[in-house]
Amino acid sequence: MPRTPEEKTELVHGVFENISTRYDRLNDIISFNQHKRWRKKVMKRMQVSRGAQALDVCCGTADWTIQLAQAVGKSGHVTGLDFSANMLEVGKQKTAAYDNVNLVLGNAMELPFEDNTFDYVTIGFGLRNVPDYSKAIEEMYRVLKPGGMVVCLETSQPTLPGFKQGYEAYFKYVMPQFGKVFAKSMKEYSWLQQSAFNFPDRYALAKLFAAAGFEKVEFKGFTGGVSAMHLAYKPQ
Ligand SMILES: C[S@@+](CC[C@H](N)C(=O)[O-])C[C@H]1O[C@@H](n2cnc3c(N)ncnc32)[C@H](O)[C@@H]1O
Repeated sequence: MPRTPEEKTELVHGVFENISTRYDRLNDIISFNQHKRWRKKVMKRMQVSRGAQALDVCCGTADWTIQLAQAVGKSGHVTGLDFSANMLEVGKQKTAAYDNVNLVLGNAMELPFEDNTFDYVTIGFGLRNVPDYSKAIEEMYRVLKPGGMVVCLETSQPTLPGFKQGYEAYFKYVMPQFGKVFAKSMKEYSWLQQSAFNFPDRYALAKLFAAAGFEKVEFKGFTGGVSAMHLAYKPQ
């Protein structure tokens, strides 16, 4: 595990710079394609308004950015932000046909936007990668308009009896086998494992959102709690 915030930033940045062209495929394999189902459920719950302004923090290869762009329509706009130029490059190819998207290089810990700018701010599988979860949540709060919605989709701690052991065994025994198939990706697998194990459970994460000032914090676990959505509002 990285020992300082700087070490974590450097490690994470390197992982995503290296994995960018393989990220989408690995994501499908690692999650047994479940991530697509989770994303759809989250979008359904969000009921994004047409014409809205959205920000997708840690957008990576822009999967969630694209879903948001479709939801806000031509009269709306989505900004995707990520600190990996290589991940953004893949995202730029995928969003080339979207006039209502722009992707910017930037740090989730210090968002390059004015206060009260967006109607929606999302972060998908990004929060566990930043060196200070609370600081990133505070930044999302700052750039949201009053009444705006924040949504986080992230790995979580499984809650179903027996599932936790299975999940740990999956990481310990099954994932390394995938890693052998994709030999170049061992470092990335190992980071996924470490960051997922160390991430707060859904109750603890809900407290972090509330502590940043968000209200009506709700959460929902998916696939036995392997991942979870947190949704909350900035007070009017
Ligand atoms: C697991 S990927 C998720 C990508 C995308 N949101 C998705 O749902 O597939 C995590 C992304 O977070 C980005 N990231 C990690 N730390 C960051 C930071 N401090 N600032 C901006 N982006 C960051 C990485 O470069 C990577 O693209």
